[in-house]
Order: sequence, then C-alpha cells, then structure tokens
Amino acid sequence: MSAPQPVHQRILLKLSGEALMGDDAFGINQATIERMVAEVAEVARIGVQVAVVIGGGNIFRGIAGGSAGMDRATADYMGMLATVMNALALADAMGKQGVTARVMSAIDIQQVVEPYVRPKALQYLEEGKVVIFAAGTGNPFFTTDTAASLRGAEIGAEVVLKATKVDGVYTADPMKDPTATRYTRLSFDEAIGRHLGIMDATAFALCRDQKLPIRVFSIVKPGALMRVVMGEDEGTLVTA
Ligand SMILES: Nc1ncnc2c1ncn2[C@@H]1O[C@H](COP(=O)(O)OP(=O)(O)OP(=O)(O)O)[C@@H](O)[C@H]1O
Ligand SMILES: O=c1ccn([C@@H]2O[C@H](COP(=O)(O)O)[C@@H](O)[C@H]2O)c(=O)[nH]1
Repeated sequence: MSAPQPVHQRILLKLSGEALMGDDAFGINQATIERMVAEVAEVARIGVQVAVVIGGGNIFRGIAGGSAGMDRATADYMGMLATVMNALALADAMGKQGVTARVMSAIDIQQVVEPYVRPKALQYLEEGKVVIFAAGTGNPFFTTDTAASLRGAEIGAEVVLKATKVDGVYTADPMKDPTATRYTRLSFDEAIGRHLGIMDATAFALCRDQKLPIRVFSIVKPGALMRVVMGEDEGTLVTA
C-alpha cells in the first residue's frame, strides 16, 4: 500500500507574530520559533511548496501606536518593519534546520532582504525553497492577514492556512468569552457578517472573491500543521 499523500501541493501559511512570543511578554522566544520551524520543515520535506506570511504582533501593531497618539500610517510602517525582523528570524531558524528559505519584502530594503517579485517567488517555490513574505502588503491600514490572502491568491496557493494561538474560528473571541464554541466549517459571508475577529473583513473578502479557502488552526498544537496538510480534520475551514 502506498504512503498517504498531502492534499495540498502549495500552501500559504500565515504565522501569527504573537505566537512567536511563546510564554514571553514580547519578541521572539527561541524555543518557540525553533518548534514552529520544525513543523514547517516537516511539511516542506514531504514536497509541499510552502510560502509564509509572518505577522508582527509580538513586536508592534500600528493600531497601538495610533491609539497612543502616533500618526497611524507611520505606526503601520513600524508594524511592517516588525514583520521583517520576524521574517529574518524565521529564515535563520529554517536555515539551521536544513531548510532553504528566501525572504521577500513588500517594502524596498534591499541591503537586508530582496524585494517581492512574483515570478522569482514562484521560481523559489518550484525549487523547493520556503518563501517568507515580509512587510505585509507594503501599505499602511492593512494587516498581514490581508497580505496572506493577497500573496496566497497571487502565487496560486490552494489554501491559506492561518496558524494561530487558538484552534479555530469561534462564535466569539475564545480568549474573552469562555462560552464561545468552535465552528468546524463556515462561509466567508458568515464570518464577515458575524464580525468574527479572528481575521479582518478585507482578508476574508479577498479570499471569498478569489475562491481561496482558509483553514484556521493552532500552531501551538504539535503536529497540527502536518495533519492539515494531510487532509485530516483540524481547526475550522472557511469557504465560499
Ligand atoms: N471569533 C474568533 N474566533 C477565534 N479567535 C478569535 C475570534 N475573535 C477574535 N479572536 C482572537 O484572534 C486571535 C488571532 O490573532 P492572531 O494573533 O493569530 O492574529 P493576528 O493579529 O493576525 O496575528 P499577529 O500576532 O501576527 O498580529 C486569537 O488569538 C483570538 O484571541
Ligand atoms: O499590509 C500590512 C501589514 C501589516 N501592517 C502593519 O504591521 C502590523 C503588524 O501586522 P499584524 O497583521 O498585526 O501582525 C499591523 O498591525 C500594521 O500596523 C500594515 O500596515 N500593512
């Protein structure tokens, strides 16, 4: 009998910046990033093409700067730069685990990382390299969830996998409402209409329009990413 095969050949993995903190209050917890990278490396090694969008919530969010009185666009650029730091740390950790990664930034900082060029990203993926998209969409007032939807659609990913601290989409934020229950599956229109805060409406709407499904699952749960890639029931599926 042949070994089980992955159900996805090319994925866009959105990694929560906040999850990189582990149990720390800020920044990147080394053991946590190594564990997350080991999970990504495992799926890359079975031949799945992996593109990553990394968040920045462990370092800086524009909304926090804005509410503290900063110019919002400036604060958002700071947030985007935070994702570049996370991307560099991820690529470094991948290299140490024998996975070749390339960071591509939506903001031009060529001394640090190469710019995002779609055909080059596709070439890297076909070569089996992990591509890490940094600096979100490159525009203020957006989020890295929207960047994940955008890059996912651009590279022809079969699914956006949102890897976060919670194990799916709930009827309300499970960190605030202990009575919230988890959906196994829901539509984009339900997610948008019910204002489910797990992702922003722009990210959901872009995936809906491009018919690109999203699966939300826990990156804290060991082996969950591999189970998702193998088509096992994990987290919440959001589809048209
Ligand atoms: N309906 C909901 N179902 C599940 N989680 C929800 C919901 N509403 C709000 N959340 C919250 O959304 C959080 C997901 O945030 P996450 O940190 O992955 O996203 P982010 O803000 O895009 O990431 P980053 O840390 O990269 O900024 C969860 O930790 C959870 O507390
Ligand atoms: O396209 C984008 C993506 C992100 N930002 C800013 O970066 C931070 C961190 O991203 P998260 O999605 O919150 O992890 C975000 O709060 C924005 O300030 C952006 O401006 N444009």
